[in-house]
Amino acid sequence: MNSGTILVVDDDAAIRTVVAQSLRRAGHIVTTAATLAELDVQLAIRLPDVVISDVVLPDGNGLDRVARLTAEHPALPVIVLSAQNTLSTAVRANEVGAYDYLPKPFDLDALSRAVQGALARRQGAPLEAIDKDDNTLPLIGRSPAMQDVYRVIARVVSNDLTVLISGESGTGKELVARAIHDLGTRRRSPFVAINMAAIPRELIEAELFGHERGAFTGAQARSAGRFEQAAGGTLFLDEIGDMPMEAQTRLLRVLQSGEFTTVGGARTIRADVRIVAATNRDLAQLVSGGQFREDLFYRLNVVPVTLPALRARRQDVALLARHFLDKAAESGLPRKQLAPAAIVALENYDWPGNVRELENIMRRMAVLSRDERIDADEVRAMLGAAATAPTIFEGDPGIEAAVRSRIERLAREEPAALDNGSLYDRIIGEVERPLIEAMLARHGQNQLRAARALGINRNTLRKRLDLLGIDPVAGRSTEPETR
Ligand SMILES: Nc1ncnc2c1ncn2[C@@H]1O[C@H](COP(=O)(O)OP(=O)(O)OP(=O)(O)O)[C@@H](O)[C@H]1O
Repeated sequence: MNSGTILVVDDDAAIRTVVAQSLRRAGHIVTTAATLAELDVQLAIRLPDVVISDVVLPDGNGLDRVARLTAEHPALPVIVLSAQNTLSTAVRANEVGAYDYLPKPFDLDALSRAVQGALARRQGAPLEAIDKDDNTLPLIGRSPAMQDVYRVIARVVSNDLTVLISGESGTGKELVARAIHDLGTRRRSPFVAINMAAIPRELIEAELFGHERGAFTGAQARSAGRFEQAAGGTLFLDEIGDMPMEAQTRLLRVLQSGEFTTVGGARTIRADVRIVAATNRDLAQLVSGGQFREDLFYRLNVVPVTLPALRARRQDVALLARHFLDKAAESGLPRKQLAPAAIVALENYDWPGNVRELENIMRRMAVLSRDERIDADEVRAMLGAAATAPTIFEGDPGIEAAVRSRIERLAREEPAALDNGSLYDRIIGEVERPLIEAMLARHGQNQLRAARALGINRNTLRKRLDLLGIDPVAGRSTEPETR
């Protein structure tokens, strides 16, 4: 007898339990959903072998969803259950491409036979369709730790509960926040992110709540804050542990009252946003150290989600690595495979930068590895280099490729430049210029903000602007570049 993964959708808990128990006894892996929203979450996590769905569900008509499901996944068999027992339901089930239709009450043997037939059809179906579907999942990973994360996501997509995501840098916190938004009821409205660590402290409140014209020096026009921009959607407060105390007090008041006023304004605006916050710091510890308001912590920590470090879910490394190689190939880089020993080497590494580091390394391997198949030695060499590489450009093939090709060009056109002892200053100078220009542009030519973002002090930035001949107002070089 075939066994497979079965997703049972019914709002009646008793039916879910009975059907799930009987299918599990027959050796199948069963997941359940009580609503269409939960069905969507389960499908995003993993496409099952068979779906069994009721017709009347609290948030919509199951047959309409089945129509879309069979259109999107023609190889996925769907068995429809219905208590309506009308001919038209049976006919409609057939029209929407259901594999079988069972009127309620049904007997479990009939269901079991239908599942067997469905699995036999599924297993005869071409596998490309299934693999392709898997690639569209927003979050990769099947480890028990990630299953816990998926369960929490499934619990929060049909409500507006505030979610606090914790985890080391690069573990996927923003991806989870986006998944909650994209799968939830607010998906048609904006997802707006704001990173507390990237904004100067004195500007955080104006960024969040907006400001009126003349509210402070430089406020030349009214500006909508992130709360207003995210209206109807989700506001993602990233690095919430870095929020200054005064802003915390204001945020708490907004969360309590559901309203806010702009900086320098008298108008009250309703805050229609779902809040998802994230932190890579231990908020409870910040609370005990007096750096984070306890009452705000409890307001945010309604549904906690903890993303495990990658080294705590090594069984996901292979899946993620292949996913990133596929992504690199889709973006035009050479398509690469991993030798089994290379996967072991990846699994044995500690990944201090978590999934982001793995993504960077795989992109780099796609560019640099000579053969179509990446072997363990190449991985070890790359990981050794990664451990000592400066983090800012780590794994960015754009910059790496640009520097290499610059050196090759100098070697061709100006070979003396490679030997005259000034190469370091010259290349660093060339990298520094676009870096500074880009950061000035990103921060509206505001030198203070650009300097903070770069992690240098403002005077140092001024000196570099002088030295590199960058016009501090326009942010562009005053002299034509010598390239
Ligand atoms: N489970 C996953 N599946 C696929 N991609 C992932 C997964 N987790 C993380 N990534 C990818 O890794 C990178 C880092 O993820 P993300 O920005 O969400 O991490 P983060 O925890 O918010 O990091 P930080 O704290 O530094 O802001 C992104 O490119 C993201 O798409």
